[in-house]
Amino acid sequence: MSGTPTAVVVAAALIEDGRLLLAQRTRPPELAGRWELPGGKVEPGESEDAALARELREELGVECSIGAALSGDVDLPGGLVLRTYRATLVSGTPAALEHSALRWVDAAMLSTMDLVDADRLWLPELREILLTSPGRS
Ligand SMILES: Nc1nc2c([nH]c(=O)n2[C@H]2C[C@H](O)[C@@H](COP(=O)(O)OP(=O)(O)OP(=O)(O)O)O2)c(=O)[nH]1
Repeated sequence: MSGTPTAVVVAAALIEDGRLLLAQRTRPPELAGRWELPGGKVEPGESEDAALARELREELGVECSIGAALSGDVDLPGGLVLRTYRATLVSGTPAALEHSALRWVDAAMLSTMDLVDADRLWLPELREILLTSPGRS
């Protein structure tokens, strides 16, 4: 007997010059206006790395290198599971192609942002990464 396979949503902790890129959602209504890590659903037959690189290309217009996963997964409604990977820019400048806005935040600013609930699991780890990343000179 096979159940419905769990679908994975991959999201990026994209860090550049000691700051993290957050994106403001436009949909669904209950999430519109709130900030998330860019990403999306893994398609059948696609690896998580490839899915995340594709989503970042589609949503931000950039090429990225995908690194290690952050600790832990978050169960989302509808049998989805959310997983976050570190990412770095290879080429391009992020643009809000599918979001209403983008914002680069440092550790202090991250704490003030209205993040979607699911992503709050990673706040301590993201703050730690930002505080130990090489900053802007
Ligand atoms: N991309 C992304 N989705 C998130 C985050 N946190 C969170 O709860 N979600 C939820 C919102 C959605 O219910 C689900 C999938 O997000 P999505 O709408 O970006 O995925 P997608 O582009 O592949 O979706 P779609 O075109 O099929 O609607 O994950 C996050 O940080 N990033």
